[in-house]
Amino acid sequence: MSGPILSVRKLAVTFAQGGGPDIPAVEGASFDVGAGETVAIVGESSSGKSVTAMALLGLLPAGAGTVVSGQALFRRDGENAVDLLALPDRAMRAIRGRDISMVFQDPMTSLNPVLTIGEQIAEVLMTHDGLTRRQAQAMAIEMLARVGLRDPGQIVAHYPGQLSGGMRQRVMIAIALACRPRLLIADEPTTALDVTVQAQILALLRGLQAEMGMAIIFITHNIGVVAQVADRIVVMYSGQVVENAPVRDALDSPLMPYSRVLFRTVPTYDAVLARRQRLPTIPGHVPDPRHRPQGCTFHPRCAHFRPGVCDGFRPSLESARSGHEVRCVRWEEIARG
Ligand SMILES: Nc1ncnc2c1ncn2[C@@H]1O[C@H](COP(=O)(O)OP(=O)(O)OP(=O)(O)O)[C@@H](O)[C@H]1O
Repeated sequence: MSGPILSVRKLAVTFAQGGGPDIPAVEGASFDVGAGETVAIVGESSSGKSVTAMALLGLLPAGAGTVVSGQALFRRDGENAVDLLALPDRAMRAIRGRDISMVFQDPMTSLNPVLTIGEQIAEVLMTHDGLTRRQAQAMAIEMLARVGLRDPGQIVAHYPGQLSGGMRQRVMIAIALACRPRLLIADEPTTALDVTVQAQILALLRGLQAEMGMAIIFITHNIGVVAQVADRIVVMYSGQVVENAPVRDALDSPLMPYSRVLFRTVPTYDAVLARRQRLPTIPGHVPDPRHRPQGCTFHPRCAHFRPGVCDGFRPSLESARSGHEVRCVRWEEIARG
């Protein structure tokens, strides 16, 4: 694999709240995504996963969410890297949907209910690939066939409300992949679907990824899904990346106490793959971002907490071994048992 196609460095995002100080939703997140690689971002609710994705896509709610610092260098084929976080809106819109596209949990909110499926796929192709309406309509039918929908010639004339949840998610994937993006950002894309359809959609995504060679950032709470799709896991906690490792290494020997608890019910990579497990509920709460604790933000919930060590200063993300980063001052001691 060549160098990363996306390098996120020290991404920080805040949200304005009426009158009070800004809410630091993401604090200095850094990670890379290699060409053709699938990186899963996991962590409890409010850890900053979706906000990270939204920031990369330039889709933070206008007037509320702000990227306050950081870089996200995105390398398109044969071109110099562009910093996604510094792009003017127009340039971002040209990249979004063409070079980087996205699939979200609820296709109903992303699909336009008053346009046919065919019109919505064609729209993307006409805007980004400059196809004529006739070419785009033909391509729309081809894309619907590729995402495994039967009778694509009929489905182009349907409206989103006429399709099942699984079919709508396939349509979203067809739209997302119509322009053969280099990077797909998928935020809980199968959560709303039943288990059988989930498995079909994941298999579909993996098949299309192998064929098209795109990279995927996959946000999910389901560790079984992670084991199935990911090459690498980025664990987020309280707005920060706390562990980043190849999937097998992360699941078999997590180093950060948070990941150890999170993957506690996960005996091995192979077992997770077999059981399709969701993340366990862990005692305590992710801290309110306006009142994060001093030192390591996980220390109030950590079984390995040492007063004076863990609550003094914020640990940085350090390299524990090749390709494996962890944010914990005590990881070596803890690993020794
Ligand atoms: N529109 C918003 N206004 C204010 N704060 C927000 C907004 N969106 C997100 N946040 C804050 O940003 C932080 C990170 O939220 P984010 O949605 O990224 O979490 P997440 O890890 O994706 O959670 P989940 O798994 O529940 O989707 C949270 O503290 C949340 O309250």
